[in-house]
Amino acid sequence: MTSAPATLHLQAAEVDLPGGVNALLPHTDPSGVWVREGEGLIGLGAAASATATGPRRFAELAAFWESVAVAEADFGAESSVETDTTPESGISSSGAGLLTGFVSVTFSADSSYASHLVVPEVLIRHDDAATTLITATGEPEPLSETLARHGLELGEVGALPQLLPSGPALSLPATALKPGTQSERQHLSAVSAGLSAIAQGTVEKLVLARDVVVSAEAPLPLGAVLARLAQAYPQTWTYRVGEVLGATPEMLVRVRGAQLSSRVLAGTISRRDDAAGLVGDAKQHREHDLAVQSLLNGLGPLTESLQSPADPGVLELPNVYHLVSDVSGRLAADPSGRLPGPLQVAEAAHPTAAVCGTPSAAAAQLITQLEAMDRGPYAGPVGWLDAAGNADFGIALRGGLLEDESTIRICAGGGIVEGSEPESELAETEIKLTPMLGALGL
Ligand SMILES: C=C(O[C@H]1C=CC=C(C(=O)O)[C@@H]1O)C(=O)O
Repeated sequence: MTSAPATLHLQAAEVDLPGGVNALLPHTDPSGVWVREGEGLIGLGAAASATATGPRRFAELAAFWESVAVAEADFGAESSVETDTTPESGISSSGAGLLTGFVSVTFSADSSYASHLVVPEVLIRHDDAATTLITATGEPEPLSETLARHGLELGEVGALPQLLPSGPALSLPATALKPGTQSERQHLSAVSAGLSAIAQGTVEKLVLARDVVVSAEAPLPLGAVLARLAQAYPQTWTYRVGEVLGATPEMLVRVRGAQLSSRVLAGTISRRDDAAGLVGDAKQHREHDLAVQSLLNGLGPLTESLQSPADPGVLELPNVYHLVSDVSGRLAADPSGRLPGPLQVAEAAHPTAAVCGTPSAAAAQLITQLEAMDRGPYAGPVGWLDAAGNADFGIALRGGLLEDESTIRICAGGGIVEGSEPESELAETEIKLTPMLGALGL
């Protein structure tokens, strides 16, 4: 299902963003967010959008993205907006390449949730060098009118206009924790059943998740929730697209032209434990190696080179230590010189054994059977892409799914291999739920 005018009119301007993205977020109701260490993207409203379901959901969103046309681009007097792609922030800055969409794709092709692509009406792009405001509208209109629709205005102070919220920062209503699809006991049984499947040789690794529900006394101010996540977990990518929001430490694929990179995580202990225990644990390494291998297998056919480190490192987050491997490579062009599109790359990589298992098809079947819930966008690709061929797709972890405006279902899982113990797996999900619970005031 798509909703798009025949052509979009883009305007861009450099602005000053006092306080940065984290200060702006609580004043907004964003349609798309991708923020890390105070830099990134905030999208407001939708100038064009598409949803897709089923096994062709990646291809359908890619076809929609190809179809979005840009009529003209007005970059004002700010010539510095029209620079080349900056490889680090990776966000293209030239002409129609400014067109940016936020994407969330469901974990499973069978999900009853939709996958989404949203081109925001207002995009705020902030990095340490500059803040760029990009609007996309069906009809040309003054910038101030587009901004006013989303509670923003331009102040007149200083060399650059200041982008300011016109409304107050929203605060959290009271929230309460409720049971999810499975009780803790049922999750323990699911993990035991998974371990039996591993013992029988059906799978070598399986990732099993559970959910809990948080309900609020009033509609959740999502901008405020996201700002709390971004502040508490600055090393992760704080995201929101469609129903899903969270703060993920895992990068499925980052595309910068032909350059590709991924951050694979698998193998976890609590920050209360000693990181040496993680580094020296053969079981955690097996779990990790299978996740790296699945990514290499998925991306191999699309790349001309792909490297993973010989040994994983340790990523330190406020709640956990993870084993981490940063993979890098180059996409292979087809005979006509065309590179695979970012959604095609994400589809090839998804699902890795960090969120599904090995072998993938058998693990996916067991997940459906044992979790007894629809993962929706949890553990699926989430992020953004631009018309210059750049993209960041993280894996939607440490997040929740909006069930309605005051209810959110938070999911967390863990990988199991031979030797895993149900009680420690349950404890691991507990720790992985903490970022979202904390952001919701629990
Ligand atoms: C499945 C999740 O985490 C994955 C990512 C990092 C470490 C993981 C682990 O050690 O099991 C999981 O593979 C989750 O957070 O819900």
